Amino acid sequence: MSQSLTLEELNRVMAEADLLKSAAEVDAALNKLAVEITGRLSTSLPVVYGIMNGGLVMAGQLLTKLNFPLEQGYMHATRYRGETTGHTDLQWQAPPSIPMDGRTVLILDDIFDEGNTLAEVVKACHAQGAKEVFTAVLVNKLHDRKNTDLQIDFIGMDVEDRYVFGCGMDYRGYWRNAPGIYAVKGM
Ligand SMILES: O=P(O)(O)OC[C@H]1O[C@H](OP(=O)(O)OP(=O)(O)O)[C@H](O)[C@@H]1O
Ligand code: HPA
Repeated sequence: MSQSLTLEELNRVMAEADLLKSAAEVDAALNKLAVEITGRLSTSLPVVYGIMNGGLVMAGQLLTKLNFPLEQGYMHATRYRGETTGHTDLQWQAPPSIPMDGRTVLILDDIFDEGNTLAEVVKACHAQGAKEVFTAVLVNKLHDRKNTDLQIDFIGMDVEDRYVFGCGMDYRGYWRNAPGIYAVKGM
């Protein structure tokens, strides 16, 4: 468990952070994702899962831009557990909330970083009988440390190789609520 942070420390993290993507840029990326996803899945009656916690903001904002019939669910898998580096194993806090047997599945998450989380989630969806599984992320972090061959179907935008927060992504549990995407000073 990470050491608790004070209000002053958390406000300093934000004050010193670099803004990588403004709220307007995030909205434009979500619009682009919505067009691409609509083009591919609008007649598939998909079940769309947000991965908690990080995928909550992205899923909430994206879903209202998808103008076709879909079911919406959630699952909670975590690898980082409030820290800034990931554990190797994925911890399941909540299994998929809607059965996916024979369904087209779309997984929504905030970030594709080293890739373990989405690779495991996609594997779990196939194991639960999904007919086909698509993935969409708000951001893809650019580096050569991906631990999977998984190709993400829909990517909102790329970010540089730094520890980022905002739009669902946390800095040690905080600042998921920030409307843009920020990089922590020195990380
Ligand atoms: O590509 P990866 O290196 O696996 O990292 C990406 C995952 O890490 C974060 O989740 P985290 O485990 O921090 O849980 P959270 O959603 O509760 O923040 C994020 O929301 C992604 O699901
Ligand atoms: O850079 C990140 N920020 C927040 N959460 C994350 N999970 C994986 N990478 C990140």
